Amino acid sequence: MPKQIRFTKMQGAGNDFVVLDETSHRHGLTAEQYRFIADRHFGIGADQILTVRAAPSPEVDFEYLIHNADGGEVEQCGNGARCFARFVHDKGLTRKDTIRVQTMKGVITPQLMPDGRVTVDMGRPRFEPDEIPFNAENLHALKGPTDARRWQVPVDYPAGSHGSVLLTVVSMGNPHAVQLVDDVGNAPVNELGRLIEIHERFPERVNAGFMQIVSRDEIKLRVFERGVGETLACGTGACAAVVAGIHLGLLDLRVDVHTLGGRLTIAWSGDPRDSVFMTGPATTVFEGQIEIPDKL
Ligand SMILES: N[C@@H](CCC[C@H](N)C(=O)O)C(=O)O
Repeated sequence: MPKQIRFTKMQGAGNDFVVLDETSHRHGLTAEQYRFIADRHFGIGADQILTVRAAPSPEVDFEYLIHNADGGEVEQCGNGARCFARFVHDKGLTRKDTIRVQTMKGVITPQLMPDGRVTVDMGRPRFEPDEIPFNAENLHALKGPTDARRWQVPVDYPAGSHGSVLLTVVSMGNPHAVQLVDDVGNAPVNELGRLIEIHERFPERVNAGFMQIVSRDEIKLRVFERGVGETLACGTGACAAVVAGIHLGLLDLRVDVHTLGGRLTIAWSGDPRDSVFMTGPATTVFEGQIEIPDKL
């Protein structure tokens, strides 16, 4: 039987979400059904689908699941975390302003701020290659990483030309590969992002960030997201880019990130044992009900 599902459409800096409440009842959706919901022509349309569940343990307040537009479940979503916090608060599911949330890769802590923005303790960044799994057999394809955190990755362009890009790899729970560009407005985000996302060096695929340094406390960023394509903003991508920039000595410890959909502020001490903090907007757009076919 087709399912009737109530949903809330939200966005954070233009990264848009369908939020589903499974605190009292599970919808049991398949990957195809998530893909249908995210479809901008046949479904509701979203970059990600966020599912809110009751706390799996007394240490946290909720559980948070994330599915990309391609239907795949992923570990983390920063802009989604802010929308998640706004959702559980506005729906009266909690009265707390600081909320502990279990995700696939650890606990994050969003906090609703008096100005309406949300600050999220995103946990610590990780640089170790084993955080971003790669297949040792692929190593022959490398010119050799300059260190464990920077990988020179060869790329074969569809037009037949060859090149390589220098990527700083950072995990925020989910994998990111960040490169520096001079002019992000003219960067080949779609062409190159698509190749990096599925590059053999990243068997789990990767989010590809393109960062233009404007000053020590300001960057412009575009991200080709794994499982989606280019989005108007990527919260974990912003965290990863700033961590990469601080690690490379190019950025101060608090940075405004200008995305296509708005501004995020990222703060990190520079110590890999410390959390990254992300602040940005979280907005409800509309609510509704959708019929989800059984067979797609
Ligand atoms: N939009 C997100 C990231 C969502 C997941 C990502 N596409 C992945 O596959 O890891 C964000 O705001 O962080």
